[in-house]
Parts: sequence; C-alpha cells; structure tokens
Amino acid sequence: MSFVTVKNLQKSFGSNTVFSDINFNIAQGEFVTLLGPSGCGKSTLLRSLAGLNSVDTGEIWVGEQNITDLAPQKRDIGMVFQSYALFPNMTVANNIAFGLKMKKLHKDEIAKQVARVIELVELKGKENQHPHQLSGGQRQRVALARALVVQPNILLLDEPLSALDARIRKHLRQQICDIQKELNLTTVFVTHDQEEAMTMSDRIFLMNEGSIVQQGSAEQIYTQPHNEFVAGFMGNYNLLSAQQAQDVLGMSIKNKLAIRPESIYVRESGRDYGAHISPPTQGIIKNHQLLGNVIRYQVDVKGYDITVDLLNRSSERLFATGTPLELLFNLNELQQVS
Ligand SMILES: Nc1ncnc2c1ncn2[C@@H]1O[C@H](COP(=O)(O)OP(=O)(O)OP(=O)(O)O)[C@@H](O)[C@H]1O
Repeated sequence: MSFVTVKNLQKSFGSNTVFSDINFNIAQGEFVTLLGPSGCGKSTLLRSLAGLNSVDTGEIWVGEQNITDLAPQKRDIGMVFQSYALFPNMTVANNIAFGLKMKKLHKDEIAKQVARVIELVELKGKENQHPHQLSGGQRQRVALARALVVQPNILLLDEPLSALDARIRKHLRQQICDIQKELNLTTVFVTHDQEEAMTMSDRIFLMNEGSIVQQGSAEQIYTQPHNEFVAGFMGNYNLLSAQQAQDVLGMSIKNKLAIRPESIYVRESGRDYGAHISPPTQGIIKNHQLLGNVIRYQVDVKGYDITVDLLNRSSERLFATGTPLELLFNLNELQQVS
C-alpha cells in the first residue's frame, strides 16, 4: 500500500519548468532514490516533498493526509543536505537536541532521545565536541542524528555523501541503509551517482529533464532499460542502430539494441555454449582499459566499436591490441530500446 503518493506534480521557476507530470507511490519503509544527471530536477522535487519549495500543480499525500500546502515544520519530515548545516558554536549533543528543544520536550526526555540517536549513528564519546573537531563523515552523522531524533515519518536525504571521500562514503552508505532498515523509515535519497543508487535503494526513480523516465529495482533498471537514455546512464551499454544490429548479429530490429559489455564473451575453443548464445562473430582488439577486477576491451567488429568487459582473472589472459578473437553474445540479455 502506498504511504507517500505524488500526483501530477509540476514546478516552474519563472518560465523554466523544472518538472511536470510527476507521479509515484512509495510504500511504508521503502528506500527510494531519485537518480539523474545534474539539473534534472531531483533536488527541487525533494525540496517540494519537504515543503521547502511550493509546487504549481499536483498533490502530495502522506498516508491519509494531503500535505501539499502544509508548512515544512508540520510535515513530520527529517532532511539531511550535502552541506551539514550544523550550528558551529553548539556541541554535538546540543546540535542534535535542537529540534526537540523547539518542540519544548522535557529535559530528561531530550537527553534520552539524544543518547538513543547518538548510539544509532555511532557517535558515542563525541557528545561534547564541536563540529570543527569532527571529520566530514562524523559531521554528516550528526546531521543524520539531528534529522532522526524527531522521529520523522519520512527521511529525505539530498546528496548527503557527495562531499565525503570514497572510503567514508561507502561506510556511511551502509550505515544509512542499516539505520533505515532498523527504523523501517520511509526514505527518499537524491544522488547523481549510479553505483550509490544501485547499492542502496529498494527502488530507483531515474529522472531526466524533469521527468521520471523509469522506475524499478536496481536490477530491473540496469538489465531492462526502456530507452537509450536509461541504458546510457545506468551502464556502459553498447548501443547498436538497426543497421549495426543487422551487420554485427544478423538481427532484424526496429529501434536500437542495447548490449551490456559483460554479456559479450570471448569464445574459448573446446567449450560448449548453450542455445542462448549467438554464433561467433569475428573481432579484433583495438585497445583495453584496466578497471581493477574487470578489463574493458574495445573490439572492432565489422568496422564498429564494441565494448566488452571480461573478468581480470590473470595477466596471462590479457589480449593485446591487434589480437583476433571470436565474440559471443548472450541473446537473453539483449535489450531493444527506443
Ligand atoms: N530557487 C531556484 N530558482 C530558480 N531556478 C531554480 C531554483 N532551484 C533550482 N532551479 C533550477 O531548476 C533546475 C533543476 O535544479 P535541481 O537543483 O532540482 O537539479 P538537480 O537534479 O538536483 O541537480 P544537481 O544534481 O546538480 O543538484 C535547474 O535548471 C535549476 O537552475
């Protein structure tokens, strides 16, 4: 059942329509990510959910309540931004307690709730420090604790990890997911990082130019892109025109064919391949790129560049530029896109 329901939402700034006809449902406890390139309207949509932006038309419902015109502080929403926005002259504990003091809770209750979230975000021992004494990751955990302490109905996170270095980012990603699951907290997360969206979300809403172009699980969006934009944004898909699909695979299709680099194999002699594997196609290695556990090859097939990802099992299997080989395509994983 839907917990957050958004119907026909539209927002413009002057003559610039940021998004229009946005519709979605989010279930209680679901983790949804708004993913898309810079400027596609993710933050404006998130801010509209928070009430920090008005909308031109449409409705936002949480449970049985229409919150479209409700003031932000009445929405029971916790929000974390990319910039931590902490009070520099307050301790960690006082930063976190701020929202509860505004609600005029009793001192003992505030202390109890602050201790609870400090434990949750693993900041025990830092209560009396000031923001400048903390690392970026710790500051963002204070911001998260401050959003959680008021026990919101919905947690909104606007690129909370993008200012942090890669190692801390991965750790905090996991921590956010663990906390979200533990509290069963309905969460909307904004990022332009495809990997981040795929590892964290129950569902991804992929946006482009003010529209949600595809909604689904990471698996669905990654393996079944509806159109060329989705294929291009989610992976390093090879996109073949109808003519190229005919030339490379002998396939007759109407639109375009999206082929993931990892669903193309190099034929090994003496090995049997199933019926879902295409007949071999000749290719010649043009160059390669080492991506850690994967080697990405550019292969010339009938004058077209095809990207092929192979697992980096051993240096002996590195194909040098100019090596001829036979490529096989996994026919189950070819995707026609518009
Ligand atoms: N307060 C504002 N006034 C006028 N235009 C705005 C305002 N906020 C956002 N915009 C415009 O709305 C569009 C979408 O911006 P938004 O910040 O929502 O995109 P985004 O997808 O979150 O991008 P990014 O990942 O770069 O933050 C942009 O063209 C931006 O210039």
